Amino acid sequence: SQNPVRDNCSAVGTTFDFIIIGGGTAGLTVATRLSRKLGNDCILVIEAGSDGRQDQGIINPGRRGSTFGTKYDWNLTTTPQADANNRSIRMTRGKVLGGSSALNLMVWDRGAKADYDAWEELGNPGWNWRNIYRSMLKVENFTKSPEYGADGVAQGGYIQTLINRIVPTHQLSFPPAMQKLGIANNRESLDGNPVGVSRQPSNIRELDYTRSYSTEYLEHANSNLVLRLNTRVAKIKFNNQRKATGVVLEDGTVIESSKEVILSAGTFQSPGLLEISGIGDKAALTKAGVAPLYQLPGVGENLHDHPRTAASYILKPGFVGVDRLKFNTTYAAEQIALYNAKQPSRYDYTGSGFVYAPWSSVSPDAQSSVAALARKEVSRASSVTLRKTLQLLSDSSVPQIEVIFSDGLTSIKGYPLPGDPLYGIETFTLIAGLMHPFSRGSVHIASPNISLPPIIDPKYLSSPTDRAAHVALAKYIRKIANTAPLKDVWTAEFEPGPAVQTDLEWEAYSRASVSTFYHPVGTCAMLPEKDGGVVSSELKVYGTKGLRVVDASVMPILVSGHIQTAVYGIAERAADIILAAWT
Ligand SMILES: Cc1cc2nc3c(=O)[nH]c(=O)nc-3n(C[C@H](O)[C@H](O)[C@H](O)COP(=O)(O)OP(=O)(O)OC[C@H]3O[C@@H](n4cnc5c(N)ncnc54)[C@H](O)[C@@H]3O)c2cc1C
Repeated sequence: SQNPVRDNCSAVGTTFDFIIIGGGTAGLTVATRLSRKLGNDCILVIEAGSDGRQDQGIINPGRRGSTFGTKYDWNLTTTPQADANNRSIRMTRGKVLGGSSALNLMVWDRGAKADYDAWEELGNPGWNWRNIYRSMLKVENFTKSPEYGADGVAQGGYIQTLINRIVPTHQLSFPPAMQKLGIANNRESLDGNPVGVSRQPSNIRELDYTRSYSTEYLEHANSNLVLRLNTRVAKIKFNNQRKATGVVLEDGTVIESSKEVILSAGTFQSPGLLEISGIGDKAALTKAGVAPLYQLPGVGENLHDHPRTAASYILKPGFVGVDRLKFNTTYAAEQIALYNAKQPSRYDYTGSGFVYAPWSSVSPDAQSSVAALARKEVSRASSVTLRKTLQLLSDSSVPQIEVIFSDGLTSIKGYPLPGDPLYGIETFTLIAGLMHPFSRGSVHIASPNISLPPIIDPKYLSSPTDRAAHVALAKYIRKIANTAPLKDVWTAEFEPGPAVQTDLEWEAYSRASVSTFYHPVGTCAMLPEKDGGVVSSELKVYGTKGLRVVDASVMPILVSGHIQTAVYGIAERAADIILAAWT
């Protein structure tokens, strides 16, 4: 920072210039940028979780996933999903410094140019690919690799990214199989043109192969940024002009802000904090026992996520994969020793083989049937975001599906238990998702009490288009597995298994197995207020002053990729907008 920096900001103080609710992916990014430029201001980040920076479950890439269901997870679930056999689906979310960036699976990509241009076309001036891409590039420091070209990556940011040094032998047969299916290699898939088969970066530090995540920003913040961990905000305080004047903590403590409150509690919890504070749909607020302050019916609506399917295969003898870490303790100990000695190890591994494709590359039949259903579903009366989703469907530069080659078993059935004849199998999984789903759900509070979990209803597969698309996608991943040379590395399909053949059986499999790609967005959508928007293109909450939302919830429509780079990019751009207002 060029400015003099205050060193008397105290974490236990009761007045700050800026209060950021949620020390997660977006919260730490925006807080750090404010801290660096506004040296005279005191910036407080309030985070409900603890600091997990020393925890191997968080920092060791091979242990990603081991934190799900622990104290670092909010342990949320959906309501019973009517189109998924009434299953309640687990919604893992980070409750820890760094938020979901501390728990995520470290896939680092972006989506297509048109996905971002769509945000601007929906009524958000400046929120286009060119600008958001520039913000996303600020975030990262990519280690150059012969596996990746020059476009789409950058050096100089705080988050370290690289192409993983561990590639399982069986993964080598994936790109040539995709080429046989007409999908070309793409060596620069992060430049806004993701269609193709590619290896993509993970957010890992080259030096010690640990997770590089949003806490990296804090290392570059000034002493005027202070953290309150293990502290939950229960409500936002407004004066009688509806200006946010601070927050109330769970224990009743009031903390004042003289400039702004920035809400970065994530897609499931930012809308709830607005609702508890009186901003939302009047009927929903009254039902939950909250006195309404401002009628904003979009709060908590427009929830959408990439719905996931998967198929897994038992490898021929001789292939060694990450499953071995589960059943062979000697091997696991060797690999941990290598990891600790900073040598290449199976614990380095993160999924790194990716396919992005439009329906036209999957099959002409799938393309025409999905398009016909979508046209029927999206009538003139439908929401602006669904009409935009329909437009993106006819743009062949925009992927509609993603397939990840993932070593090891990711399955609904789970890994066979000791004693099962299949205990000890080595596997790979093709994990796939729909990039532009039509199903829309919601998240709302159940009561004014912040300690009660929100009612999360993503309505997975409620759209007939999504149901048909999910079946087409599941069939396609079996086709990939049965294409040489990939078909030569496995002996049997573990899941769904050969009993699933007809479209009806595939649909039953979809309903029984659909789950989250962990990319929920849209619940505080950046859209014009008349279109169901919650925040303006300056991320200000309609009907209020001094209050913005900066996190994944503001995305009006999903991008066709994993979303963390977009979340960091939103936060970088938000910081520019906020700084322009205060400097
Ligand atoms: C399991 C999982 C795997 C994923 N894998 C990938 C991937 O591989 N690649 C990718 O690109 N994306 C991935 N994602 C998505 C991506 O990580 C998230 O979209 C992104 O991190 C969300 O950022 P955010 O700032 O919106 O919210 P978060 O990072 O979740 O931050 C919200 C923060 O607010 C805190 N908070 C909430 N309520 C309160 C309150 N009342 N008071 C105080 N603090 C509060 C939370 O504890 C949390 O720290 C994954 C996500 C998950 C959960």
